[in-house]
Amino acid sequence: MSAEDGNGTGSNVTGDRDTTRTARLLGVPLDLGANRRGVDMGPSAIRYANIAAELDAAGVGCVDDGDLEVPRLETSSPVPDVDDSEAASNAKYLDEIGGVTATLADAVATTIDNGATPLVLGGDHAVAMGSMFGAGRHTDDGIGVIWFDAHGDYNTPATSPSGNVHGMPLAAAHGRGSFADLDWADTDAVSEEHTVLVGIRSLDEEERTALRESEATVFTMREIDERGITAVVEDALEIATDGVDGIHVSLDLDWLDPTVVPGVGTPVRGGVDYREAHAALELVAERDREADILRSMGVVEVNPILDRDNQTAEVAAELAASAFGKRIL
Ligand SMILES: NC(=[NH2+])NCCC[C@H](N)C(=O)O
Ligand SMILES: [Mn+2]
Ligand SMILES: [Mn+2]
Repeated sequence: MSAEDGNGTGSNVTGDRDTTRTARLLGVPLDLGANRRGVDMGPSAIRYANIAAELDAAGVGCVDDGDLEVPRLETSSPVPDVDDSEAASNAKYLDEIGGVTATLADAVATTIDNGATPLVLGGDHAVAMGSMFGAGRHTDDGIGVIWFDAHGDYNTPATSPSGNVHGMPLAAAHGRGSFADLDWADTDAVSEEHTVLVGIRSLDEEERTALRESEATVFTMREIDERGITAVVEDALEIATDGVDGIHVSLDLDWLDPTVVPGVGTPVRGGVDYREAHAALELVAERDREADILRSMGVVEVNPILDRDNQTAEVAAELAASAFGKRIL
């Protein structure tokens, strides 16, 4: 039976929730996927930016489940002990990240079973694998996903120019390349055709080809330039939610323009501005109020070392609150 039993309703057509939403914060201080220190401090920085108060203002209950324990970069080995596949060894720390993914997926699935909505605080974007696998676990055909990011994160171990796993989580969820053979990668959790990427402006060569050939919908910055953020996000919500049990919303802070969020490890010029980002996440909340679509959310890639005065963490906390229903009026 579906995980949403405890969540008031079980599908996106059931209408108004009969229960008040409770957000459960779970920090995942993972930086192995970025292969760079700093994002491990993301959960602390987002809490320091008062995410609990922001959620309170959104009218949702907030329980903080603390941080998941993750292996440290200094004491981890980038290549696997047993080199079972040449391609897999190009993905740095993949074994360790697989372990974190499996633990996180269990935690997320349990939280949803208990009737709450996981809000996962990264950590690098590799944490999205655990969130998606957990959120999609008890669904028949997988969940939809909206991926707000400058990047496609659609590399596989074989195609990644960097070997950094935070550039691969969406490809993992779609079971591409060697991810299909990894026992911790739940390739049924996410529905490929209900996956929508929004705000994309940086793709590697083979990643671009793979995305073009996939069933996912990609709205690049070009579409946002032309049609505006609200039209694009309304389309994204339509595609992601149509016929599935709910969606995971993944917010990589580098989705925004680097002038708004200096504290990210892989900034790309030309992102959405502060108001556009809020408009997008307010639309998510609006749809959620109508049709109970939000199964889980992740806020990732906040790097306090690179930030100024915790601005990026503050934006992360505010945007999460918008997604959970905080309104101006
Ligand atoms: N979640 C992120 N910040 N991903 C950045 C990925 C950058 C680049 N495409 C790579 O594969 O290395
Ligand atoms: Mn990114
Ligand atoms: Mn990303």
